[in-house]
Amino acid sequence: MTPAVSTDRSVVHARGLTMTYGDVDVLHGIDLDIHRGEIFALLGPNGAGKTTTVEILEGFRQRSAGEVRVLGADPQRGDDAWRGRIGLVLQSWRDHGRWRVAELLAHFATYYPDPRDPAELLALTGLTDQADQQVDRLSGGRRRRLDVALGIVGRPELLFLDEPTTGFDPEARREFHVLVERLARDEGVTVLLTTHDLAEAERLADRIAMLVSGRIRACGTPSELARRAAARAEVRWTADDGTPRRERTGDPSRLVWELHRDADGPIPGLEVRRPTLEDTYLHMVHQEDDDADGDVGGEARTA
Ligand SMILES: Nc1ncnc2c1ncn2[C@@H]1O[C@H](COP(=O)(O)OP(=O)(O)OP(=O)(O)O)[C@@H](O)[C@H]1O
Repeated sequence: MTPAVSTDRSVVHARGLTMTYGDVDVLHGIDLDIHRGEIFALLGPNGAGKTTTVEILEGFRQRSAGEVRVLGADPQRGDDAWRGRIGLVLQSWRDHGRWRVAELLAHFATYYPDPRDPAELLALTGLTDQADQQVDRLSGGRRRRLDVALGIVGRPELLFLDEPTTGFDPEARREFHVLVERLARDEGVTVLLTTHDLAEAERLADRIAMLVSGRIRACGTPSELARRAAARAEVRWTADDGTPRRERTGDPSRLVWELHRDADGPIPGLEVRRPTLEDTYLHMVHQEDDDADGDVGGEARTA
């Protein structure tokens, strides 16, 4: 198959993506558009269908129905040239524990027509000092960075990161985020990240799709999602008799204006808490299985 070169800005395009395991529906017709150079997070709780989605996009799983194009080709028919344009962060070092870090990178580089220079990769992933270290002696965080180095050695246009920072300490996580941002901002790599870590999605992603029970319940930039949330602002204040009060409202300025109007002077303890991304997420995760309720741009189509 000749790889179709995708000239449009859509790197991932899915319509009505459906997956059924036996008689269990796991993905219920997902629509997705991921654009060139963006960091896109698929966020959802355990069992939401994130890995299933990603494995279908990577060409490792056959979908039950729907239309999917990744870099212009159907992943089920992706050939070696197409695979070479995709970076997968696999835990391949497990089979190469005795290799030295630089040696392993140099070895994987031989699989690609235009690989990155292993020394440059070591610097990019912060592993220069570990170049001569045996792979199975690396810490968990450094191993994961090596996974990323192996994932990008072939200069992929699209990088899949499936829950990449599970088990990282805060510093390793921050360094990893800087690395992913650098790949996207400086090198134009498109990144599809799956995570159930809200802070990670908020910190890294240009856009987030919230996948819950096999449906995309909301999609947008982190601030759009927080703003357009069905979750409402919370106004807190202390009443005249000294009791703390709180009220949820879609129109907090009106409530504050009313409180001022009714008060003799300043309102003690006044606080307005805007809905956060976490409010939206928890709302999506906990709401009843009702498509219409609180669906915020439920198809991940547009920026
Ligand atoms: N091979 C399979 N056969 C049957 N059911 C499967 C298979 N793989 C996954 N599932 C089911 O599909 C659903 C979605 O799983 P998936 O691994 O895609 O979710 P996830 O969002 O990646 O979850 P997690 O965050 O826990 O990794 C789950 O209910 C899971 O049990």
